[in-house]
Amino acid sequence: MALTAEALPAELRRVIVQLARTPRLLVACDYDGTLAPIVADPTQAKPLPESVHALRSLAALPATTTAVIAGRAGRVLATVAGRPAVAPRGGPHGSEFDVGFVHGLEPEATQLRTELQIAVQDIVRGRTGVTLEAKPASVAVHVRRAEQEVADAVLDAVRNGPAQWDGVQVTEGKAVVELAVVQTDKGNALDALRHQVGATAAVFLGDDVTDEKAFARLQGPDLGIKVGDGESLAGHRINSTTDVATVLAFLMEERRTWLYGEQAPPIERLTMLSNERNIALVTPDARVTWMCHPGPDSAAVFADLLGGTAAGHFSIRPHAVGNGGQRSPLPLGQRYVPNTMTVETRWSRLLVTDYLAHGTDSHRTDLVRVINGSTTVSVEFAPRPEFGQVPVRITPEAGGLRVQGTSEPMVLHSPGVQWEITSDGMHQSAKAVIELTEGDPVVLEMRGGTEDLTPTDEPVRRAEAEAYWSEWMKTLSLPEVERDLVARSALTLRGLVHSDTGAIMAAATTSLPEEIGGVRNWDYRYCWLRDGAMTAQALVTLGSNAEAESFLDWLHRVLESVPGPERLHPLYSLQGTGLGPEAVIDSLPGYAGSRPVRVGNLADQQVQLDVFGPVVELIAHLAQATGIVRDNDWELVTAMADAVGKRWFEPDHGIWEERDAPRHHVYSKVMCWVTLDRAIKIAEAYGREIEEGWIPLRDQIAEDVVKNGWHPDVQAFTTAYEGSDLDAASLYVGLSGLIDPSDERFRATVTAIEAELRSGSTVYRYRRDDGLPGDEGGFHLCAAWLIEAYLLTGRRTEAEELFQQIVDTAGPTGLLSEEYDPIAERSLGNHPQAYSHLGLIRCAQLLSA
Ligand SMILES: O=P(O)(O)OC[C@H]1O[C@H](O[C@H]2O[C@H](CO)[C@@H](O)[C@H](O)[C@H]2O)[C@H](O)[C@@H](O)[C@@H]1O
Repeated sequence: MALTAEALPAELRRVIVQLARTPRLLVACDYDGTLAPIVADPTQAKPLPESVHALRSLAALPATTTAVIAGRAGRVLATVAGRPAVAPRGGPHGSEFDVGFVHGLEPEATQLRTELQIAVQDIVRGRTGVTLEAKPASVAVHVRRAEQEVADAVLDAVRNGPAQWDGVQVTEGKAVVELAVVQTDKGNALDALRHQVGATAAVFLGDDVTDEKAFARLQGPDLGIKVGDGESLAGHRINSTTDVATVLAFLMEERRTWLYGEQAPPIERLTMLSNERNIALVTPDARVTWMCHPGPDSAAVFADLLGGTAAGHFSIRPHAVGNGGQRSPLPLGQRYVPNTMTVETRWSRLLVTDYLAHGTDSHRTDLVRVINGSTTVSVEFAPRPEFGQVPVRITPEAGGLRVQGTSEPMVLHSPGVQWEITSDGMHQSAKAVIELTEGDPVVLEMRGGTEDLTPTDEPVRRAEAEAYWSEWMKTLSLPEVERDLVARSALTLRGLVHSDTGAIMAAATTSLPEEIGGVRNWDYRYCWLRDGAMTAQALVTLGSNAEAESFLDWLHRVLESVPGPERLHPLYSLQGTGLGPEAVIDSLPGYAGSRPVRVGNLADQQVQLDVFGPVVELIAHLAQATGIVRDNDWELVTAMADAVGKRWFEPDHGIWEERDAPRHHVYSKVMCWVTLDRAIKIAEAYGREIEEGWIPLRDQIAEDVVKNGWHPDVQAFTTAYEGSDLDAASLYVGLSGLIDPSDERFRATVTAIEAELRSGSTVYRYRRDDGLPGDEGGFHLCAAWLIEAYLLTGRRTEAEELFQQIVDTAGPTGLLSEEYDPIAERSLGNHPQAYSHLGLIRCAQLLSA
């Protein structure tokens, strides 16, 4: 049987598409007349195989529960619905869904059921065509095959006899009457199921009068579908069991697509726009797939990256005639305009230029899209503020569109464009088909945080935006090795700077997965003390100090909000405040089905005692670059040293923020040593006072690391004092200078880490069980550390080879995500990530020296 969704009413199709996107879906159906065509002998009713297949496929999807709620024995129905663990049994109109229910019948109910069966047997005895169906908590009398006269007589006898008994619940259906010994109906069953699985929406399909009790319980986003004629509370109607199969198959396809992602673009191919106040990501075919507002750590307006087009996007593409505009040619290529953050995507006869404007008021983001060419283009503007959780209305006005739905004003300046407004039931989108004329570009400006639809001079805005970046680039000293890629890395790091506050984001995204389909999906849109300091340091080494100064000023302000420096959290919001609780946005299915999508980061509550080291190391580099130590910065140095004195001996969660019990991490202790060592060196070089106790404490920590971190059996410095597992971060024993890189123990550690943690082009952080399910890729930053370790131990050829392998993993526009899977050969994790770019810069500098 060929099932085509086009056969269904358009409105029903629309509602099914909407329902398929609910976080936790319950799909429940009646059996006879819904899954199975009605036949004379109820024992011979067979469900349509297409419906069974669709139900089972639905049951196999995550966050999806199927159930058959019908007046049949549970064991029959369980085989239809799929996964027995979650598929409820049928039974007397749903009452058997609870495993163990029958055993749980009160003795009186069991007695009553036995008496019912005897009484009904007496009524039906000798009546041709009448069958009795005994079930665990009920007895049903079917008269479908009886002569009308016989049927009427039997039903009358039942109605006037046992149906009148105390404690008996009567449910009448088409040519069936059922007497149950428990108070239940399909509505109760549906409610109980919904509660049991925490469904955020349910669909129920049924044909009989008994199904009305289930339809009556539907509400909100739920969907009720009546099969066939007759009055009904259901909102939608279809004709036959064949239509049921079509509905189920369509729902299954829609849900699978939503759950697993619609052709998620490879992570490394995503390109970042930035104006140092906000960020957007563009796919290789010019779809704005990620953008938050008002800031980059706010809720998303476009979350297509984590939820498909329904989660919000802004697309421009060649118009494909006669194909519903669904398939348009792939672009010829995408690139950054050199030394800027302007992105160009090119097709034959079409060029789309994207950038975020500079010089706007704070809280305002202007995304500018310039369309040039001599072809016809399709544009779709589908903003979904607050991660799509508020309904959106779009109103055309002179000069553009107004987006309504949130307290944040938003407009699309689009003079001359004729828009068609469509709706998916909750949100509106604007679509346009535009005929382009060569030399007459169409400019679209999405402006967040303003109602201003007045025209601007686009070429001037673009020149300003590009000059902002290119002027800055002129101030840098770039290494010879991989000069262009380093330039792009520098721009990327600078693009992650939030210039209003001085904070630096660890990465532009949340929840790009460390494993496709996995749960290791974290929010990196915040400022980590460690990542921020390392990023600022990389920029100082390239000749740009302003980011470091602003970052340190930001940290100063943060410090004022804590009782003492030793109580600093590992990360803060860009504004320098504490993070709210980590939460899940369960309306988003995640990148390629990788759930959950998280916002916030529980790591902010961890103890990470390494964070003081990178801050003082940054101040040391800044001092070297500027020739002075600002008083404020010296205060930070003494605060960090003070913090180390108070806590260095404690176990912590370490650099990798493992959600596990604290340990005495070697890397954290090394960074405590770095804090004091660099503090002492800064004081010596710039005439500051070395506080009493710093030098002995530095030496004490070094001794402690060498004594407890070195594991003779493993012949390596291990992850932590406890255990013998390895960690790439322990390379810092030599990279930091705590022990001399020529020390045999460092060489041995490099060899051990290479053997255990390197896999082809990448280096894993560790291989131990960290208490979380699933896997992850290798870390670019760890590969960068191994390259540095190779160089320090005289292994230049290996260093060059591994460096080339990292370079090869960069996307076509030169961006790196956090991780790389060397088996699947794909990038993983948040993107672009500062760690990876700063690692690449460091290696290029070392290899150029
Ligand atoms: O083992 P995982 O699945 O990676 O989870 C552990 C933590 O990972 C995340 O931390 C990483 O990102 C930080 C920002 O770049 C970085 O400072 C840290 O070194 C990385 O390990 C995440 O932020 C945490 O919530 C997870 O607990």
